[in-house]
Amino acid sequence: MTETPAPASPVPAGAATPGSVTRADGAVAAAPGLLRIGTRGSALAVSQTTTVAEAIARATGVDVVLVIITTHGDVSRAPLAQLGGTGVFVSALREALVAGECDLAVHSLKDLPTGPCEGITLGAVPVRADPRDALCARDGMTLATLPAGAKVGTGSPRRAAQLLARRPDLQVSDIRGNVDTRLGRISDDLDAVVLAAAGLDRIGRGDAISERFPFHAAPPAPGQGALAIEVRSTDVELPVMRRALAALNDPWARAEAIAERALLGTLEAGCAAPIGATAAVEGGTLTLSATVYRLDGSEQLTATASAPWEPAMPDAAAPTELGRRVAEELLARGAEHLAPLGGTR
Ligand SMILES: NCc1[nH]cc(CCC(=O)O)c1CC(=O)O
Repeated sequence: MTETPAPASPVPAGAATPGSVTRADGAVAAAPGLLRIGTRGSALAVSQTTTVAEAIARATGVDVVLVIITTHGDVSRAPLAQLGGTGVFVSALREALVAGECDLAVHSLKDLPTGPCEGITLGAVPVRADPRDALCARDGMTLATLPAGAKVGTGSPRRAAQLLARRPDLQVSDIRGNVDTRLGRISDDLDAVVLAAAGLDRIGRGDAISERFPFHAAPPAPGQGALAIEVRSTDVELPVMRRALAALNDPWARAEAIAERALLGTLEAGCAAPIGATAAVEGGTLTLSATVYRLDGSEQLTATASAPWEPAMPDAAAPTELGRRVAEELLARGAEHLAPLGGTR
């Protein structure tokens, strides 16, 4: 009898018995057969981390526990642009990881500062959710049907500039708070808010979306819709960690996110900079397009470039070089004169 080879599977084979997924109230000691996954405590963060934890438990058979870490970004109600820019949601999770209070940390990739972090490795970028921005308006209105002078809430200078570029008559006001708080403002004192579609989809509030903005009209924040799974650099080669990260990582999402982040890094821009970017792989080509806005939306600058890239034979440096190339073109064309790029890092 001849052996039939197992069919090739795009998904690594799961463990015979999935591990359990639980949520801890306080600190959890390291233990064999247990992975502790650090997360912010918001509904959105817990929902996306639970999905990651379930995938790890399936792929490895080990038990996974969610450890909730409170970050400065969760506690403060100051406008996002004044919170010290990039990293407000991230540092507490990274500190917990380095201190050994958890073994993996799950971040929204767009919240990560662009520079490397001592002792920490980007272990995986999972399959990306919808990267687009979403308009959530009263009475199901779209950007085209909002009345003249309508009030739209967003805490993001990029979203404000993009709204004003398309509808200069709108009154854009700064809002903060978690997704439910922001949605609560609709009909209360605002006609609409703009949020990431990914966040709404992840917490089951996709019903609140009246329009998903097209990429060309409102390119999202670099990395939007993607998650970043960080681990201690000393742990990446552990067999259980290798299996977990291989099961989680999506090479396409990773290449796109890295290109978008390299752009931001070269521009030395923070997460509050008015920059939209969108990268996509199609037929062996990675294309990155980015737009920098004047804060009032009255002017914008777009650059686009492509590079060969395939998941089967990834040129590891290609996404980074592409991001750098597009950023350099924007700088050469005067991006710094259009907007404060690094002001809120
Ligand atoms: N800056 C806040 C933030 N960071 C990540 C998300 C959710 C979307 C995502 O995962 O990219 C949001 C909310 C928003 O932009 O509406």
